[in-house]
Amino acid sequence: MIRLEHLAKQYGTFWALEDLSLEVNPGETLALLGPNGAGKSTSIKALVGLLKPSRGRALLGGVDVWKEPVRAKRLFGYVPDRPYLYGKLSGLELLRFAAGIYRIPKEKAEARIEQLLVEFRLERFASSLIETYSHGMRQKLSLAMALLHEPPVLILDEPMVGLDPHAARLVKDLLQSYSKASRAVLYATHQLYLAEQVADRVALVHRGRLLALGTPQDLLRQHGSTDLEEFFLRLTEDAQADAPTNP
Ligand SMILES: Nc1ncnc2c1ncn2[C@@H]1O[C@H](COP(=O)(O)OP(=O)(O)OP(=O)(O)O)[C@@H](O)[C@H]1O
Repeated sequence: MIRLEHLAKQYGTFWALEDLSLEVNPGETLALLGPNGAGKSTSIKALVGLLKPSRGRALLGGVDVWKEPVRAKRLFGYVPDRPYLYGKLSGLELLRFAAGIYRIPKEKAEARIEQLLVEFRLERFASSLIETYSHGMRQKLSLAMALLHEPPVLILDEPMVGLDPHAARLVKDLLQSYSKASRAVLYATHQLYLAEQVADRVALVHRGRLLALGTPQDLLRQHGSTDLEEFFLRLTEDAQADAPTNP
């Protein structure tokens, strides 16, 4: 459903992403785990068509994101780490606008918007301008927008940052359940507990390279680690010591 083929991105002379290949299958949630600056956001931006890769390809349901951008964009919902939402619209206006872009028929759109506003506890604020929303409310609105057209692929960058416990639980449940109906979920995080609790497989990225890929249990077994924290610290420290200098 999601396929990255030798994806690489160079900023000036610096390779933020060196060679990343992975797949997320229908029915699967994959956590892209890595320390700060590992290349997670760069990979995600290349996957959603925001950042042109220097090498490699990103495919969604077999559609090349950079060759057929409009077709590809119908297939996924994306929640960035810092959602930029136009502040002079209300939450309801923004969702209606997004529903129009996705060409969802009006009646269906209204029902879906209502359902999402309730689910994300935003009904009370639906008519307030987004510029009055807190960070968490913007994050939830951004999620609602990503889910409007019930896309087969959901892509999220650091989805838990800034959420209160209610919203965090909601997002955790969503990450777990969304992929169940043959859909694929990919999210980036540096939070170990999230990758451990809410991912079928984990891809550990560091310095723009894939260090390990597998179920949390497989990774611990393969690397003789007792827990994910120890695994994470050991692998990222080893890679630090081994890595050639990337100017
Ligand atoms: N526009 C840019 N120009 C130059 N370097 C950049 C740019 N964007 C990112 N980088 C560098 O690329 C590397 C990867 O950044 P990226 O944002 O992909 O990491 P990340 O894994 O998402 O990190 P974090 O968890 O801190 O968000 C970092 O070293 C970063 O400084």
